[in-house]
Amino acid sequence: MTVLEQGKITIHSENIFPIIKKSLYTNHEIFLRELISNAVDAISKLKMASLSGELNGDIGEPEINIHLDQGKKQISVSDNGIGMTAEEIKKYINQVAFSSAEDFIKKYQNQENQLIGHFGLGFYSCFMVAEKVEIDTLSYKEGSQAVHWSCDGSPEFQLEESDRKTRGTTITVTLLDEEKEYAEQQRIRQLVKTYCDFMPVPIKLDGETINRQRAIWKESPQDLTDEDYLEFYRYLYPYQEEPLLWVHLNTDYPFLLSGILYFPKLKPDVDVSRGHIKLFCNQVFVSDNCEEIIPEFLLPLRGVIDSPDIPLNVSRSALTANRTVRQIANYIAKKIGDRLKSLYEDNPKKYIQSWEDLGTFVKYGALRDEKFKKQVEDLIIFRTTADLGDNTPQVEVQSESGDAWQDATPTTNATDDNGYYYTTLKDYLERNKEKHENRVFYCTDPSTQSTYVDLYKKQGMEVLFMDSFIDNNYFIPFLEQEYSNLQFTRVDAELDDTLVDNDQSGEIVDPQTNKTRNEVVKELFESAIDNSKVNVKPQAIKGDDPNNAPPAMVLLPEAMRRMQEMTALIQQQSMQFPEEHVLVVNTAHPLIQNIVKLNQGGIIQSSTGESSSSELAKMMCRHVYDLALMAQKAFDAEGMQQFIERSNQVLTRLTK
Ligand SMILES: Nc1ncnc2c1ncn2[C@@H]1O[C@H](COP(=O)(O)OP(=O)(O)OP(=O)(O)O)[C@@H](O)[C@H]1O
Repeated sequence: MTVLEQGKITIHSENIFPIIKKSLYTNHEIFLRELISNAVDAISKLKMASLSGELNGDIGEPEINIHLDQGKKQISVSDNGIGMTAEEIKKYINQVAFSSAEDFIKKYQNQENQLIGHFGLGFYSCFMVAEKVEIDTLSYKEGSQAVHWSCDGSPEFQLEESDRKTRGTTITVTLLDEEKEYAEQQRIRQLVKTYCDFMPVPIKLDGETINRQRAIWKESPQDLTDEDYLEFYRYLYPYQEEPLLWVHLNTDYPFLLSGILYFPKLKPDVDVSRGHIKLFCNQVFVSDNCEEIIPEFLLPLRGVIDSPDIPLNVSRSALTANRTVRQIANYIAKKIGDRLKSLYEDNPKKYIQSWEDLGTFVKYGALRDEKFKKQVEDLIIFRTTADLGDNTPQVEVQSESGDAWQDATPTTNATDDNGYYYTTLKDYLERNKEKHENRVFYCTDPSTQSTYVDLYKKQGMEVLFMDSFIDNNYFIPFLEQEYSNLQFTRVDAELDDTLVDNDQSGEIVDPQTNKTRNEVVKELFESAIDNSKVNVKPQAIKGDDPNNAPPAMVLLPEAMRRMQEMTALIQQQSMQFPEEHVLVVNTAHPLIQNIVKLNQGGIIQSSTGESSSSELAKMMCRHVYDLALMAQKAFDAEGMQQFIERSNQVLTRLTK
């Protein structure tokens, strides 16, 4: 065979190969991605040459073939692309590839672990695993001579004529002993699946096509059905619940980016601090860890983003600071906001049904990102006690263009699957401005606060359910900060004036001492409970039927409770029920009035000197208090025991 050239690769460092091997130590497998990318490029170039008329005749079906030979420790990648002439090998392999290799290594020698993609390592990356590399190639150019290049890892190379007859290139890598795994079927199949699954050319391993090829994010949304999107999601995330909705991204200015992002159902056990979005560069998989590119609050999303404009050979910290990356992050956040808006406008029912999963994400985004907050603030909804069946509030939503405002009034006020209505904060405030301007009554736990919610409801007052973790600990304080005169009061914090009948407070009920009902009740309960930390507050709760309101309620003043919650949160403990609390005794309730009478009507003296009816009255006071605590679920073991014992005593006495 004719030796065309023998020589030294023009690089400045004599020992570049050991450096390649050592410095790129962590991620050897990417050599295959690089070889296959080059093969795909060679095939695209051939197609372009054919389209431009530079090449006559049929170019055939493009394909890439991988062949493994474990005995010879070899892997070869063949394409039927453009091929190379001897001149091109000299230029692109001997000069260009290796000088860029040297540059790359000089620059990144010490930060290889931080690089997001090791991208553009190119051809020479196969020296990470190779004992010897051979190129056998025939150019598409008419009259070309096939050539064979080989290099054993030293800077020496050999270029000779080859008897190859078919157009295209075969790269054969003879593997180092410690890299033998790359001659194994399973390993290669897995690598092709990971990196090359969506490359647009069939990749065959021993004749069998092993990559999917279709990358639906590159297709036009008009050509795709819901089923296409769902099928793609199932393919990416098998055995997962169906996603709630998705966004198809596609832009070519000021950067090229395409992709599909899905909103998954957020299970409480999903680790939202870890990203699940896969990053691609021209359909080549780069990483499934793109925390530096996706805004943090979007990390729970799943899917694919593909952009050749994301710099992949910079350190992760440089990536975060990169201008294009920041623009991309903003673009993605904006598109997500737009998608939420359009769902809210077009399908409020689905929006509400998805809210349980979307809500935390949207609120977190609003907390984290000022621009996103502006986009979604009118889309944040809360379950309400109000029946919104008949009125349709106006909802204003920023339009696509981002500046004008348009009406986005849902045609009906949709409910969730349980028939509950939802409202925006703005609408809530508007509906209730006459009754309690700038005040929001909320409930954080529908089961333990049901007595209170019921009371509000019966009085025609609207309560919002803000019962997710983020609501209570972050979102309410955030909203109060955002709207400085807005005040949130939990239903069990105090009784709003509208719920209390102050006229009854002064009524004299004990002619002997001239004491008012409130004074008598306060004294009686204080002495019965005998705990200075419990602040007894007699109040007549309004209502058509006094039996509708409870005889007593435990209140936890808002500021005090929040402080304790905050402390518990910081100490990562669950909040203890506060020893200091208010006991509202409902003086309008017949039970309380009866207890007062029972206390005053004592005739028989007991052994303790107290009349037995007043003793019973006090027991009942404690009982009423316990029932109020119970409604707050604030019973410890000892409290429960006392309660049961006393219940039995009271019942025994009453049946005497
Ligand atoms: N299979 C192939 N068929 C034809 N030409 C090839 C093939 N592989 C490599 N080449 C040529 O060798 C050149 C150098 O390849 P290398 O992979 O080092 O860099 P690159 O592909 O240009 O860029 P990148 O750094 O992004 O990989 C290519 O630009 C191409 O001209």
